[in-house]
Order: sequence, then structure tokens, then C-alpha cells
Amino acid sequence: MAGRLIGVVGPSGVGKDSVMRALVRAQPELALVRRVITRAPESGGEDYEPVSEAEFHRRADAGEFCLQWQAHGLFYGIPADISQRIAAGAEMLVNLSRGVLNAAQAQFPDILVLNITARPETLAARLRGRGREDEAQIALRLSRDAGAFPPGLKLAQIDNDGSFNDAVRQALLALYPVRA
Ligand SMILES: Nc1ncnc2c1ncn2[C@@H]1O[C@H](COP(=O)(O)OP(=O)(O)O)[C@@H](O)[C@H]1O
Ligand SMILES: O=P(O)(O)OC[C@H]1O[C@H](OP(=O)(O)OP(=O)(O)O)[C@H](O)[C@@H]1O
Repeated sequence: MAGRLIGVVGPSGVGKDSVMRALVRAQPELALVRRVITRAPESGGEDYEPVSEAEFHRRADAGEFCLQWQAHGLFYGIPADISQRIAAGAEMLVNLSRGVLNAAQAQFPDILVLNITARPETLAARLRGRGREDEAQIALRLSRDAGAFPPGLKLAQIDNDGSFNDAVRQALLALYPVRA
């Protein structure tokens, strides 16, 4: 049986990476997609493959990404081989830009998207706590406009303004609904 792609989106600092890590701990059959990013190595947070801009563009031109985008002054790419892994039955969890969801839905029509939300003041406090960005970068991240979600997208809203464990429970329920 084919697997599926599960996209995780939401503003910077909302808890995407934390929720994804907790989901994999709770459901080991979920696999995290390792993103290719033009970010300096070992900048913390997720496990990603750091590359130079030249290498990123080489891979993009060679068709090695199924999805790619630019944000926060960085390029992000999703390795094209996830399609084969999903066809072989894998459940792949990936942190996406909200701006790439049209393209993601076109390529993966069954994609389920978890939209994680929290109040702006909560986001600001979390980004300061995370300590990866300075105040100017935090302000820029918070001012990003996400735009509208594509019509027909399978979308689950996950409120992570309060208890983290509660957000993970909401996400698990969205992924594995209890059937009566
Ligand atoms: N429900 C929560 N309550 C308190 N802190 C949280 C919660 N969810 C995430 N955090 C913290 O907020 C910060 C940003 O989380 P992170 O997962 O890096 O967000 P994102 O990947 O969306 O930018 C981290 O320090 C994380 O530990
Ligand atoms: O278009 P948007 O929906 O605003 O998303 C823009 C970018 O922000 C996040 O990046 P990243 O995980 O590197 O940053 P974050 O941890 O601060 O969210 C997300 O994964 C996208 O790559």
C-alpha cells in the first residue's frame, strides 16, 4: 500500500520541528524528510543537509528536488526520492513553506497538512527562547505573510499556543483518526 506525505506548516517559532520530533517518537513508522538547506552546518534544530548555493542550484537543475523554495535568505529543497519512498509505503513527515503547498498538492494529491498555530506574542517569546535568530531576524520572521491555503487541501489545524503535549495529541488524532 502506498504511504503518504504529511506536511507541517506554520509561522516561525510555532513549534513545527518540536511537534515533528515528538510525532516520530510516538509513531516510529513516521520518517522525517531530511531537507537540503543553504544554511551553515550545525546551526541547530532539525537534521538537515547543509549545502552551498552553487551546490543547491546544481541539484535543482539536475531535477534532484521535488519541491524547493526560498525563505529567510536561504534555499530549501526536498529530495525527489521521497516519491519512491512514499510509493513503497513510507509515511513521510516534512516541514514545508506555506508558499509551496500548491506545488506540493499538485505532486502529492493526497498530502495531509498540519497547520500549527499560536498567537504572535507566543511566537516572539519562543523565537527569543530558541536563540537562533537576533531581534531583527525575529521581526522579519514574524512579519511573513503566509497567504491562503489551496482549495481542496486536506488540512488539520493544530493549536500549539498552550500545552505542547496537547498539540502533539491533536496532531496524532489528525494523522490517525479514531474510527467508531
Ligand atoms: N507548546 C509549547 N510550549 C512552550 N514552548 C514550546 C512549545 N512548542 C514549542 N516550543 C519551543 O518553542 C521554540 C520554537 O520551536 P520550534 O520547534 O523550533 O519551532 P519552528 O520549527 O516552528 O520554528 C523551541 O524552543 C521549542 O522548544
Ligand atoms: O513560507 P513560510 O510558511 O513562512 O515558511 C518559510 C520557511 O520557514 C520555515 O523554515 P525554517 O524551519 O528554517 O524556520 P523556522 O524554524 O524559523 O520556522 C519553513 O520550513 C519554511 O522553510
